[in-house]
Amino acid sequence: MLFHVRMDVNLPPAMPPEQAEELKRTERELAQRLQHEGQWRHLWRIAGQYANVSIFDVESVDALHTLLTSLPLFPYMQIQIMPLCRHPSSVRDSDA
Ligand SMILES: O=C(O)CC1=CCC(=O)O1
Repeated sequence: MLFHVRMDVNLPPAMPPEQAEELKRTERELAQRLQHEGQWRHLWRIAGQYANVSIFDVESVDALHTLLTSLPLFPYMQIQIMPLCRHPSSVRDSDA
């Protein structure tokens, strides 16, 4: 199942910089592992914002929930999810 996910990150201004850097480092490691594994298909920065749009390819809504809640930055993100299905006019298959 494909999902379009928008994540807006809001770290508390009072968070110590070392804690913020550690969260970002562990988030990056996990995000890159999930991209290599194929579950995190796209990861794009929204220009000018501390936010991203991503495409996830996971087994189920429960799997997406488990993945998103495992992200180190999860407690500091607003997340919007759009489930995707094939458009009848699309010339691509869902693996493209
Ligand atoms: O910087 C972000 O948008 C949050 C994030 C998601 C994956 C990652 O490495 O950082």
